[in-house]
Formats: sequence, C-alpha cells, structure tokens
Amino acid sequence: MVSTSNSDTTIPVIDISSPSPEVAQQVLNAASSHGFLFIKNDGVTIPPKDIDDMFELSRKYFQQSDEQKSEFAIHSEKAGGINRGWVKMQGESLDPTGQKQGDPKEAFNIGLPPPTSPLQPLPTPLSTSSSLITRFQTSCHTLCTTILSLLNTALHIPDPTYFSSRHDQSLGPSGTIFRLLYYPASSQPRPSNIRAGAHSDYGSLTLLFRLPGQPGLELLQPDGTWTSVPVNPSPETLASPPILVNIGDLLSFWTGGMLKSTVHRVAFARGDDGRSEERYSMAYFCHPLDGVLLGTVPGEVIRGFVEGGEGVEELRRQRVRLGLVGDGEEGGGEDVLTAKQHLDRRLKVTYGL
Ligand SMILES: O=C(O)CCC(=O)C(=O)O
Ligand SMILES: [Fe+2]
Repeated sequence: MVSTSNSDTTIPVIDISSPSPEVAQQVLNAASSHGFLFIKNDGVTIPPKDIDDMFELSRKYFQQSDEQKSEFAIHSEKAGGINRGWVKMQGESLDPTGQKQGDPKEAFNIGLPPPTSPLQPLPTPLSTSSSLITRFQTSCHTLCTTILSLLNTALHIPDPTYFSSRHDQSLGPSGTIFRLLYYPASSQPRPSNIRAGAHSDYGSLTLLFRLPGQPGLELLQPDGTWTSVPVNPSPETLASPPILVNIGDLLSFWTGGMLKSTVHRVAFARGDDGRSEERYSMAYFCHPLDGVLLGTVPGEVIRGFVEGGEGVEELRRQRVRLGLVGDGEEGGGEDVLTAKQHLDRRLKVTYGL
C-alpha cells in the first residue's frame, strides 16, 4: 500500500488485485476514517484506454451548443425520465443552503445499462458509442462489487454476499447513475470560487475519474479546513491515476455511521492571470437495488460500533439531512427506509422534485 500525504489528509492507495482479509481491512480502515480511498488501477478491471475514450466522448458531447444539448434535458421524457439527461450550466446546486447560484458546471446523467433496462435514449455523439458507455458502466459496477465484497469481509457480515446481492443489477432497478461532468473555463473570479458546492454523495459508493492537470477536488477535514485531493498521488510509481472511491450517505446510514460519507467540493484552480481552465470529470454513483431495506447491516463489527455509541452524532446529522428528524430534535424516524426512499429524499433537496 502506498500512501500520499497532503497536509493533514492521507488517502491510501490500495492494491486490491489479490484480495485478502488484510486488504479488506485496509479498505475498511480508509472507509471508516477518511470515507475516501484510492484503488490502484490494475489496467484490466477498468482499462485506462476506456477511461481515455470516455473522456474524449464526453468532451465531444459537451462541445455542442446548448440548443442541441437541451433536447435531452434532465428529467425530460425524451432523456428517459427522472434523473436522466443533461443538466445545464448552473442548473443544480449541490449546496443549496450555502450557495446563492447554481454550480457553474454541466452534467449528463446516464442510467443503468442493459440487461436491467434498455439503455436510455442518447443524443449524439453518445448514441454512436453506446457499447463503450455500457462496457464502462459494467466495469465500474464490477469494481464497486469487489470493493463492497471486501467491506463485507472486513465487517464480518455473516452472509458473504450481503452487499453484492443487494447491488446485483440483474435483479432489478436501482438509483445507480453514471455522470459525465463538464466545468467550463472561466476568466472571471466568481464570488464563491466554487465549481461544485460542498456536498456528500447519495449512494453506496462513488467512483470518481479525473484528468491529470485538472485539480480542484477538496475534502472537508474535521477541523473545518479543506484539503485538495491529487489526481495521481504517486506519478512516479503509478502509470495511470488510481481510481478515487468514496463512501456515500446511504452506505454510511446503513452501517450505523461506521463508514464515513465525507463532505467534498470542487474549487476553481486559478492560474496567475486569474483564469481557470475547463475541467472534465466522470462519476459512477453506485446504489443498491431500489427495494433494499436500510436496517443496520448485520455482523459483530457494526454491532460493536453502534453499541459503543460512536456513530450517534454522524447518524443524527444524516437523519437531519434526510428530513427524518429536525435539527436539534432527538430521535424519531425509526422506520426502516428503502434505498429508493433514501435517494428520493436526497434528490428532492437538490432538484426540488
Ligand atoms: O468533479 C469532481 O471532481 C467531483 C464531482 C462530485 O463530487 C460529484 O459530482 O458528486
Ligand atoms: Fe460528490
């Protein structure tokens, strides 16, 4: 395991190519302390060429005019319904309470690939590369399943398929979304200096792909400061950037607060002339099947954590965010939510759906 030290943050780079209980423990340690970890790219699970090709495709897509892109606007029937399609510049705010204006970015959301459902209708040039997109989504899901299985092992959950079966896309629909992101260049300093507002992700795991030379991602530290996350923490030893993984709110909630869903944002990285170059990223937001019940995950490790009272504050914060209990209120909201109910509550805050 290589580690990168960046002021206070040390996000480990974990090699999971030979899974073992020790590797599983490394994944759990990172997930329960930082909520973020790097997975060394083995070159096979998600081939670097596919990552490059997807970025190239994304660039071609976003270069089109707003008029063309608006044909497949987010939530429209043409784009395949709720949470699918194009989000225009400033079309959403990831931090609605902290920001007056929407994020200065665009996005395109792609839902589950076949065989679970037919691939949603796609605009050009995405439509002519649907096999690349589908292959990429499938590779991302395979990696998520491997990471979830390692967590399953380290958490000593009696059923070894507890997480993997609940994320098995062949069994039904889920909130899983593959998202292309585009942050246009900017020549003027914006008052907030923020490209994507402070937020935590909604689902189980997020895989994040970024390009060398396009920094900006920052994590909120417990002391309230922000630290940046390098695209490749070890360029001397890692030929391609490792894949950044973070824990989402749902998995944190589901594990009684043991796994951390860390608040992050994207800030402008400005040159001396005050200009910020355009930036592209891609995120695979992995969710459990819609009907999965989020009663606390079984097993002695989480039981010990919950009984020790350690996750209480984390869980209270999450319940407030889900609207299950008001800020300052105690308890309440003991009903077990399904994964779909959990996601719907979060989308409501972002999009007012
Ligand atoms: O673009 C990035 O680097 C991060 C984006 C992000 O955090 C998100 O879309 O949830
Ligand atoms: Fe995020």
